[in-house]
Amino acid sequence: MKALMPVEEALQRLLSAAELLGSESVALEAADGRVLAAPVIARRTTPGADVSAMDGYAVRAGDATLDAVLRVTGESAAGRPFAGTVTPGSAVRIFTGAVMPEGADAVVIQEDTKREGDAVTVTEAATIGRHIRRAGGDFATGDTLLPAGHRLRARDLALAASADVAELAVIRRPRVGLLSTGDELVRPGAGAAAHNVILSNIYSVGALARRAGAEVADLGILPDTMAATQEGVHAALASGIDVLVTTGGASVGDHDLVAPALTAQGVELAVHKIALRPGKPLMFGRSSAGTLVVGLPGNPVSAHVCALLFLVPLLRALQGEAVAPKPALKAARLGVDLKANDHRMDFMRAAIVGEEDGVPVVRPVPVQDSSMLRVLARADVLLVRPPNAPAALAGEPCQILPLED
Ligand SMILES: Nc1nc2c(c(=O)[nH]1)N[C@H]1C(S)=C(S)[C@@H](COP(=O)(O)OP(=O)(O)OC[C@H]3O[C@@H](n4cnc5c(N)ncnc54)[C@H](O)[C@@H]3O)O[C@H]1N2
Ligand code: MOO
Repeated sequence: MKALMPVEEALQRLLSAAELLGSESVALEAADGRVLAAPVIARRTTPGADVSAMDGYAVRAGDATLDAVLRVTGESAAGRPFAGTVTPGSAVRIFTGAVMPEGADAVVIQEDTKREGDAVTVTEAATIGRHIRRAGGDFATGDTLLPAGHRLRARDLALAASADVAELAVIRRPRVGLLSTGDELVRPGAGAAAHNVILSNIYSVGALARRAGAEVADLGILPDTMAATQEGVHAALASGIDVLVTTGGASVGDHDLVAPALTAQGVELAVHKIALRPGKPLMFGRSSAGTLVVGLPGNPVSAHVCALLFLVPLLRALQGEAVAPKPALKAARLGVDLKANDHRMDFMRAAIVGEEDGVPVVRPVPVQDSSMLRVLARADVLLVRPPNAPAALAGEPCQILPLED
């Protein structure tokens, strides 16, 4: 029997086929979760001037000694600076965010003063520079605030706004088409009979793809005939998508037509069957026009695990994010003895049963059937076993892959 391709090699092949997509400009409101095509450069210095960090009085520190009485000559509020100068013996009422007036070099907070008419008594001596935010203290015009390839988070949007950047250059969303195959498949709610299987894969795979920034189109369900599969693949490849994701029909049975249909439609398969459980029948290829094709196994757990391990990194790479060429595993400890593994890297559905030395203790759930979605939904993590891992004892270190939420 031909040796199956290792998971890392398959992932490497996917990532090296990922060419950066083009970019577009979007308003801040539409930029959440998008990946920057160019760095965000500050278009202003922030704060734009020295400003007060507190409500109180702008003073000359040399004058504002304990029990000094200063004359209040005006007010500086946020957006309405004081036009004059703080002269010796005087103070200016100031509020948080307001520009420091000329002549002042400290702020005394109002809790440390007593005010009577135009006179303010200092009850806690001022220190030079106290409670002043310096111009450019956060950033200055021309500073690079966020690099290209960065996926925008909520706080990044506020940062870009504060730097006077109203539109961002982001990589366009990858367009993903989902094509399901199988005579048995019926949509949820459409009256499935006992011999039917309800189409479920595209919901988890589609959600993962959307969360990775893609636009997702459901391209329908194909019956198990060579003609229909070829026709469906042909139409999908001509529809302007960047990534075609097929589900099902990937294995070796008489009705597993996806690989031959893809090949007949000019898709060159760089990956076909890998040393993975669940997910052995994974396919990856590229059409003559450059559309990438990910063939996921039909079993719903296998499809989900393969989407996590391959489709999500591929979509991230297409958007220019730095993607590690191996799954991002975390340290854990075994909560039970395990038998030796075979040649397939195993991603076992597992429960977190405790914590030891700051890492979770995990135990595989008893049923590892790759068709069972309730088992997947109940799992906390995937417990990862390398190919040919020897038997291991409870308490030994192991690795886990977090599930997406
Ligand atoms: N003789 C062998 N049989 C199988 C092998 C093998 O190596 N030799 N591999 C097994 C493995 S591993 C997997 S995984 C499955 C996957 O095979 P396919 O990708 O060809 O999937 P199908 O046969 O089309 O379907 C399998 C199963 O999943 C259901 N399915 C399919 N699509 C969907 C969907 N969109 N939503 C929900 N469920 C779906 C389908 O009804 C079947 O029950 O093959 C093993 N067999
Ligand atoms: O790889 Mo299949 O995904 O074991 O069930």
